[in-house]
Amino acid sequence: MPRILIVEDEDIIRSAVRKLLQHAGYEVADARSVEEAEQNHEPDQFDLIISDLRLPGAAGTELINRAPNTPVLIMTSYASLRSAVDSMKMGAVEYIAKPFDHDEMLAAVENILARQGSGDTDSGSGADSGNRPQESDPANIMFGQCEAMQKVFTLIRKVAPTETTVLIQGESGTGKELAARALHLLSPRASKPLISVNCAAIPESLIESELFGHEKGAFTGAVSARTGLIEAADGGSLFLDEIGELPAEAQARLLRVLQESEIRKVGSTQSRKVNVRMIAATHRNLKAMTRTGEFREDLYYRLNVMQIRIPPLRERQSDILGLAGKFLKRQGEKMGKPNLNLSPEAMRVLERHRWPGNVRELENAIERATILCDGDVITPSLLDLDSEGGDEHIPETLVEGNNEQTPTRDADSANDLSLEDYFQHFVLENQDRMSETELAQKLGISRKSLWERRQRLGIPRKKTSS
Ligand SMILES: Nc1ncnc2c1ncn2[C@@H]1O[C@H](COP(=O)(O)OP(=O)(O)OP(=O)(O)O)[C@@H](O)[C@H]1O
Repeated sequence: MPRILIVEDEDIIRSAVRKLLQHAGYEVADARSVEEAEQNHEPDQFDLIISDLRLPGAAGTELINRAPNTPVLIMTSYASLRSAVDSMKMGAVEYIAKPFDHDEMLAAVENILARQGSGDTDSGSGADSGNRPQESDPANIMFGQCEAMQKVFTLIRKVAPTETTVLIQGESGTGKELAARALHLLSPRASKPLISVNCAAIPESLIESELFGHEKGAFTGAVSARTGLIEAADGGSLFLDEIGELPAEAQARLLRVLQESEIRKVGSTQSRKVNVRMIAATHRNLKAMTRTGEFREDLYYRLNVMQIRIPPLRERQSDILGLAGKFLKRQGEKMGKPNLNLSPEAMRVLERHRWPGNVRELENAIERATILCDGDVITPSLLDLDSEGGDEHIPETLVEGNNEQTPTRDADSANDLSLEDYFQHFVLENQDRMSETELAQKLGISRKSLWERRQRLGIPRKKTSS
């Protein structure tokens, strides 16, 4: 059984990650700081160390030096993506942005351990090791039995082993990020980093320096030189989500990277060669955007060497119940309800719904129903899908103004909170005195993510402050 050491000073997060990993069958030890980890454990004897970046005392990245034979996964917030890049440079095998979902954490852990098991403990920097990818087929990464998805899988199988730039198109929630992951994991770059950047989530003023890095003094506040995310992906793949949101200057710089395989930091006169496979995604019509001048035509053609279109869920009618079954199994196991089933009426409702939010909406509906279900059968009322397939519905106990009905938690029970609980707890506690921007900043996520999580957890933003 793999042994994992968690180093995290925040009690709630440490306890939630410990429980999550124990539940998944790992042997887990934990510590509040690097110093405590060294006093109470032998970090080098673990199969994996998961550490927060900012800790009292030494930084989490210090563990990379102190346990040179153990891979280190660094937890960080979106707000400190730059530090994540630096961590990768220092030898962390991967980083995970807080707050993360349970599935994201488990997937990251499984990936790293699988890589290690195959004898590849490469840190992600340096030359291509030419190792075998750990995943052999897109069907192991994403579900899809209908003809349209089989075609997508065939395309992924063909294009993944090449160096070709890929543009993934599809509505929000169709699985574009999952497809990008499949392209990376099935490529010879699988053992190198896959850096995912949501271009819509980074403020416009920061995006160039985030992507390309900057020299010391390049702009006010640039007190030291920084490496950008593209350079951090050297040897691996870069997934640029929401590429349509990239501002004009950044588009010009990106074009240069694609044309010359060279990167020039903001404020620098010198270029450096980079070896990065680009995967971009958008839900917008980029071709139409080139006509209005919003997106550079030359960049569009560079990105659109190979296009993969992920169909909306309404065009994958025969996959709906299969996907629902997968999510039900996963959620049921997570919540200790392994015998859940869909009633025949619930199946009909799922098949008839239009799914404007695509697979993400289906996943959320199943998660919500799993939480609310008292017996073993999920009925249409638990799915609570509105008949027009429109907005997401909020469970009654959590609707606006009913917050007093949500369970209140005392300090003792705080340790039992899951990460989702922690998020919900934080939002409910602070939403009356903080703006959405402040809440998002404190949580280290974008406003878009905050909005999405509010919808998912049934704690919509209050429209009035009365
Ligand atoms: N074919 C699939 N099989 C299993 N899970 C899926 C599939 N497609 C999507 N999902 C799940 O649905 C959710 C949304 O997928 P993903 O984030 O990849 O979509 P997206 O198109 O990138 O969305 P957005 O454009 O909003 O970023 C994720 O939790 C993902 O794991």
